Amino acid sequence: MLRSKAFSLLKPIPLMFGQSNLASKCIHPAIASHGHRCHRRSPVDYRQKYKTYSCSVGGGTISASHMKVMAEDLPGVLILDIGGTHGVLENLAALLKKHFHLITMKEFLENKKEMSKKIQSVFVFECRPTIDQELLESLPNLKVIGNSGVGVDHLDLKMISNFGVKVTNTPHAVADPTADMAMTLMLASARRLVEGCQIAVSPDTKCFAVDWLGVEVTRATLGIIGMGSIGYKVAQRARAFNMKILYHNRNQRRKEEEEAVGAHYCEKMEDLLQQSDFVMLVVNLTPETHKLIGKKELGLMKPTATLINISRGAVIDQDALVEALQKKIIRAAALDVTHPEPLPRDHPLLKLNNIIITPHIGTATVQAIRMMAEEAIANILAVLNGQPIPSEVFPK
Ligand SMILES: O=C(O)C(=O)CO
Repeated sequence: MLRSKAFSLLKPIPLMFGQSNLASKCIHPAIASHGHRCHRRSPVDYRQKYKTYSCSVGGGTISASHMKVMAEDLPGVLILDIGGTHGVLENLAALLKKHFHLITMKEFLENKKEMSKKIQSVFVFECRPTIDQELLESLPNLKVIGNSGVGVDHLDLKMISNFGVKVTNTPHAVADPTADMAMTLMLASARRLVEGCQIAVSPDTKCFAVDWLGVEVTRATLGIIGMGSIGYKVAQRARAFNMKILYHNRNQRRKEEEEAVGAHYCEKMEDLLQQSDFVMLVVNLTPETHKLIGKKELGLMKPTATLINISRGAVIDQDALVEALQKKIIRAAALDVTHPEPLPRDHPLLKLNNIIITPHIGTATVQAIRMMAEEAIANILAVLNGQPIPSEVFPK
C-alpha cells in the first residue's frame, strides 16, 4: 500500500545524495575476514569536511560519473556521497534519476555557484551524513532533506527548520529488516554463533560443544525497550518463539495490540531489566535516551541475560558495558550499533569474546535499501509538489 502510494507521487525532480550509514559502519574483524571491507578515508577534502567515510559492504563506492545531472527540467537532489555495492547504488541512482537531477557532493563542490541554485532537496542515504550550517547556507532553494532511514539523530532538526527546510524519514521501509536483524543478533548471541564459526574453521580445534554452551531463546523472557513500529515487529517475531514479552515505552500500547503479540507493559524499566533474559534496545537516540543503559541498569540485569542494541550506540554507556561484560555481570551483548562507528580498533569492546558486533547493518538488504529510497523519494516529492508529506520529522 505504502509502495503504491509512494509510486503514485513519483515524478522527476533535482536532489543531492548523503553519506552512507553503511559507509560509516564499523566492520568487526569476524565480518571483515569474510570479504567485507572498509575503505580508508578518502583524501578528497570534502569527505574530510563532511566527515564522510566510505565503506562498502560488497566492494566499490559510487563515483561521480554515476550521478550526472541528467536533464534540465528535473528538480535537483544533492546526494551526500554513498556507500554500498555497485549493484545497489546503480539501481538506486536509476530510481532517483527518474525523478531528479542527481548531484553528488563532489560535483556540487566543484561547481558550487551553478549547482547550489538547482538543489531543492538533499537525499541522505541512510543516517550519519553531516549537514551543517555552511551547507544549508549554500543551498538557497533547498526545501527538504529526505533521510533514507528512520533515525535522524545525526541531523540538527532545529537548525534545519530555522532555514525553512523540512526533514523526512522512512519508518515503514526500515521496520521489517531491522526487526529481522534484532532476531538475528538475539539468536546468534544466544547460540554463540560467531564463536561456533571460529571453532568450526579453526584447523586445530579441540573444543567440544559442551565447553561453550549457549542458551535458548524459545520460552525465554524478552524485554523490549522502545515499542515503536520496530519494537512491535520484534515482538511479533518473538511470539513465534513462545517468548514471554515485556516492554517498556513512553506510552502503553492499546490492549488489542498488546494481546496480539502477548506483550506485558512494564511502567518501570527497572522491572523489565530484572526479569528479562534478553533486553532489546529499540529506542530513538534523544537527550533522554543518551546512556539510558549504564552501570546501574546493567547491574539490575540477570547474570545470565543478554543485551541487544539495534538503536544507536550512544544509548549504552559503553564503558559500563565493557566492565559488565568483563566481570560477567551480564552474560553477553550483541550490538549492531556502537559509538562511534566504527569503534577504534583498540576499543576494549572488540577484545571481548562475550560480544557480537555488527557494522550497523539493520537495513543492509537489497530490498530495504530500495524501499527506503522509494519512501524517501515519495516524501521529497510530496514536499516539492506541496502535497501531504507521508513522514515528516519535526524538531522537538
Ligand atoms: O533507519 C535507521 O535509522 C537505521 O539506523 C538504519 O540502519
